[in-house]
Amino acid sequence: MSMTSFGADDEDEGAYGSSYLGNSYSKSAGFGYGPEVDTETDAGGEDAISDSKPRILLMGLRRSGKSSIQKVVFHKMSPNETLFLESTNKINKEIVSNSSFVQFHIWDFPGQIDFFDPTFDPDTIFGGSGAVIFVIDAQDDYMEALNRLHQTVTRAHKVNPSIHFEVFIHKVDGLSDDNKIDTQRDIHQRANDDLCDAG
Ligand SMILES: Nc1nc2c(ncn2[C@@H]2O[C@H](COP(=O)(O)OP(=O)(O)OP(=O)(O)O)[C@@H](O)[C@H]2O)c(=O)[nH]1
Repeated sequence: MSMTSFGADDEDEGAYGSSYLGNSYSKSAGFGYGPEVDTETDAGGEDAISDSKPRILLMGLRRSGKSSIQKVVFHKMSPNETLFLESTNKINKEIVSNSSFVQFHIWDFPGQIDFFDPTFDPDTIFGGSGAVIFVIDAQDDYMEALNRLHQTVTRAHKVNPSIHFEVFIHKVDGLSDDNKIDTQRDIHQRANDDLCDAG
């Protein structure tokens, strides 16, 4: 399993100012812009899209900004418009197809997803996925998010030891420059400590 991090990228400031601190997609997952096919479905089971393209899972607490990231990056939505996004209540599955070389599935999860719900099928969801992108709202008290990150990593790694994890520290537009660095360090430290303690 891998968890990587790097500093803020201030190039695309958008309406939130610089809103990300943190971690990018795993290089091996591929990443690009282009036409998308909406395939919104309600579960990760039989209706899973089955082909050989890599799959990325977008996870994190409610309102952390998962759908906003997806809409701004892949649908060219203006960051202002994300204010009006409704909460996601079922897995939203899309194909991102930039070229014949850069194609992948991205599944946006509802924030309130319950790993212990019998309808949640970890084997299907984590088993066939290349990476989990976990989004943390830096303007919120992130202890709950860190707990959820820990659960997600533990659960996913058990099913699929080769899955990659990337953590996006999001909504840093509300933090001062010093606070951004401190927050990133603190989240990184706590997440690593939790995972080391768990073995
Ligand atoms: N300040 C700030 N707000 C943001 C940013 N990104 C998203 N938001 C706001 O955060 C709120 C929640 O965004 P969503 O994208 O719906 O969050 P989500 O994680 O998909 O939420 P669920 O579907 O409930 O799990 C919206 O009001 C967004 O406008 C950001 O970078 N900065």
